[in-house]
Amino acid sequence: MNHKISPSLLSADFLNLQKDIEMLNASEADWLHCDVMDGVFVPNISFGFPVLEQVNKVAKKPLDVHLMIVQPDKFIQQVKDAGGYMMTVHYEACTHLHRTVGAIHEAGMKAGVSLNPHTPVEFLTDILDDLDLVLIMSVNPGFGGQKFIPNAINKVARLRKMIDERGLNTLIEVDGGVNLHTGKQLLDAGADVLVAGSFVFSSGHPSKTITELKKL
Ligand SMILES: O=C(CO)[C@@H](O)[C@H](O)COP(=O)(O)O
Ligand SMILES: [Fe+2]
Repeated sequence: MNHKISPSLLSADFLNLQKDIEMLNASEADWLHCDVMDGVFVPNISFGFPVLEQVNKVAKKPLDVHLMIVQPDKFIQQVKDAGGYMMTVHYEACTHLHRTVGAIHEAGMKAGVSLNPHTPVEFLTDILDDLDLVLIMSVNPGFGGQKFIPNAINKVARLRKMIDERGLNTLIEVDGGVNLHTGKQLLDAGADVLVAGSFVFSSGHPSKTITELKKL
């Protein structure tokens, strides 16, 4: 299997962020998943661009930036300046999604679109060809450590079919409640990238856990 693992910094030790990033640098992690929350789109606030800029000084892996904010189009240049590789916005937060995706590409980043658990993958029919990544939320966004919503597996399978039928290279990423069990089910359904926060950082041996996810 050739899937990617994107550990979520949301579950890292914020008092020792540099230590955790260095651990991730030395691990088999492919990307670093960075959850930006605004307390409006989601009922929680995490961290913003000043923190991302510091993360970027230490990180040796591409920053996979998941924006859980309203009006993400206002912050495209800030994400780029903070070292963003993949900029993922929520479908539910964008009125002019086509314009936003175009602006992300113009800024020199890969563009991803994330779907809340209630949003059907079929809503991406007319934008899919323009996307580098679709992020399927397998929990309601806002918090780490929540229970996996099994319908995400069905959504991955439906999206895999859409992508393959069109011969696209769009990656399918899944975020929320990922562990070895759910991760395996998601990969079998056609996922390309697994995000894992609490499963990695609460495991007692994060680097080894990343290797286990990578071996699935
Ligand atoms: O975007 C989010 C939460 O909204 C995530 O990226 C979480 O950080 C995933 O955490 P776990 O469910 O893996 O603990
Ligand atoms: Fe996330």
